[in-house]
Amino acid sequence: MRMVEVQQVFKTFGARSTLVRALNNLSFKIERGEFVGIMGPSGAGKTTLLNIVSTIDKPTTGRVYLAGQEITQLSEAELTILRRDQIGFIFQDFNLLSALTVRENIIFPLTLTGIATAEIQKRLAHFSQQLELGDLLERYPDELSIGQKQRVSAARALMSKPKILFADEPTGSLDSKSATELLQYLATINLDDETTIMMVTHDAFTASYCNRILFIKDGAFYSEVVRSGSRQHFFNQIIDMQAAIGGGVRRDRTNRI
Ligand SMILES: Nc1ncnc2c1ncn2[C@@H]1O[C@H](COP(=O)(O)OP(=O)(O)OP(=O)(O)O)[C@@H](O)[C@H]1O
Repeated sequence: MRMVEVQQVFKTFGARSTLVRALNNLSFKIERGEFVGIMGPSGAGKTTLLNIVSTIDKPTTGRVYLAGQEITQLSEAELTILRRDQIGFIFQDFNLLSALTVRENIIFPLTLTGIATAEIQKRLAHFSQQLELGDLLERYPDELSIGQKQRVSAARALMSKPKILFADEPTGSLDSKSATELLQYLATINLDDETTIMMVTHDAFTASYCNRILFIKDGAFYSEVVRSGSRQHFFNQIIDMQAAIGGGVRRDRTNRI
């Protein structure tokens, strides 16, 4: 089943002298169960693309299908249902509510959906175990490390059992141990639950956990790399493509994984 289809999408910001063409005739597809990275130089349009596919923003022209629905044609009410039932987000700044405990932060979005309390508790137990949050449930966000906050953010995103998970630089503020742990959780969820993941990253190490990387440049498709062998080999291919694409790609922490 096709989870994402982007057809000839253009996105412009501003007008006349301030006009920026952030996406310039971009087309691609993502099948169910893929773990896809979006990479490219600074300003290439990665976040703009993620915002459009995840229904946060709209394209100027072009079509975007998500789980079979053409999202550019949906009303605000229909989009709300789509977001609630099909989509999970992991934000770089976590978006945790400081007045709520970890437990409350994780279950809060589901309490608005009418899902039975027993089912919510079952999911909470599952994801807090999978993301190792069991001892942290009664703490407040201010009492957590950055890596712990990111895991809470991931658990909250997964509670609705989204068909697709969107992540923008999810490891951006994590140390390498926390980043590795989060990526291993994402890879597990991708495999076990067949959750499709679309993740924007600058980092080749982070990207090496994906199955496929779409490279974009100047808002247009540039190239893709598909994992076929070891993660080290995939990582090397990603580094090579970053070198080829040029133009403001951040340096990676290391050239080994
Ligand atoms: N709201 C906006 N108004 C005007 N221009 C914008 C807006 N959002 C993005 N842009 C411009 O669109 C282009 C693409 O931006 P975008 O944030 O998508 O790039 P990116 O690939 O995510 O960059 P980075 O890797 O630096 O985060 C850039 O030239 C940016 O300045």
